[in-house]
Amino acid sequence: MRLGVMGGTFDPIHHGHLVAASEVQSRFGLDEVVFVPTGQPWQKADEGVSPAEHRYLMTVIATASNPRFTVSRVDIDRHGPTYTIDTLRDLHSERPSDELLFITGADALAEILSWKDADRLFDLAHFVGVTRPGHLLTDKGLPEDRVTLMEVPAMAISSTDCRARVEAGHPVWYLVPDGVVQYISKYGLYAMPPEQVPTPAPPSAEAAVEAAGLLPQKETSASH
Ligand SMILES: Nc1ncnc2c1ncn2[C@@H]1O[C@H](COP(=O)(O)OP(=O)(O)OP(=O)(O)O)[C@@H](O)[C@H]1O
Ligand SMILES: O=C(O)c1ccc[n+]([C@@H]2O[C@H](COP(=O)([O-])O)[C@@H](O)[C@H]2O)c1
Repeated sequence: MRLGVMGGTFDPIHHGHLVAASEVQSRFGLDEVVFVPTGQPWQKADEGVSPAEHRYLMTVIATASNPRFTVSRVDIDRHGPTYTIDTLRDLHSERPSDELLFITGADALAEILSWKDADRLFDLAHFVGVTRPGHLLTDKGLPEDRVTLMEVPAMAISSTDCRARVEAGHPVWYLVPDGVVQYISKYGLYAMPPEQVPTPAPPSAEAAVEAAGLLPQKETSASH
């Protein structure tokens, strides 16, 4: 199986993430794209990040209707800072015969040499860097045969902007999936500092999807 891996903090997940994953899935004929919310994103430690369970459940809700999209807890269930080298090793242990393609936006790809064990990352996965408005897409300094650059429809959306909009009382409809808008409102995310956001005993992923009225659609040639 060819497995796409879409890592992100997803605070919140938005349509830029979903379009990037969908485009790479289609172009590379991926059997599945697994979304992997970070546990503790060490490069965002100073910014304050929402509790992992909320980010995980928003990711489940956002991906539920696509039969090729799944969500993994490997990063949020591992203690300590999240490193992609561990993500890829864990996924490889779970699915040793799968070929892994790690999907990154242009901004993340530009930083990749600062990631832990950067030189070994390329042994574990092929990297697909996708265009993102406001960022230069380049593979300078990266191993040519392990990186592919790809243009995707421009979605000028960031989680930072979504959080700022909610805090200011502006809408995020159509920037994030409808179920995510409702989830943000239900739990009061981004209306208060992340450390004050209660982490409720989370419903299971299945219960969250059911509550949001989202069930996976049957795949047809016209869908996804
Ligand atoms: N609009 C977008 N278009 C293409 N790729 C994107 C877009 N937004 C995010 N990505 C990519 O998705 C991955 C996860 O991103 P992340 O969860 O940090 O979202 P973000 O919008 O960059 O968040 P923040 O604004 O909080 O930094 C990264 O590889 C990032 O480059
Ligand atoms: O491995 C690292 O050192 C590393 C440093 C920064 C980011 N990453 C990964 O890059 C992906 C996007 O991260 P972020 O912080 O932009 O949401 C996510 O899967 C992170 O775990 C990984």
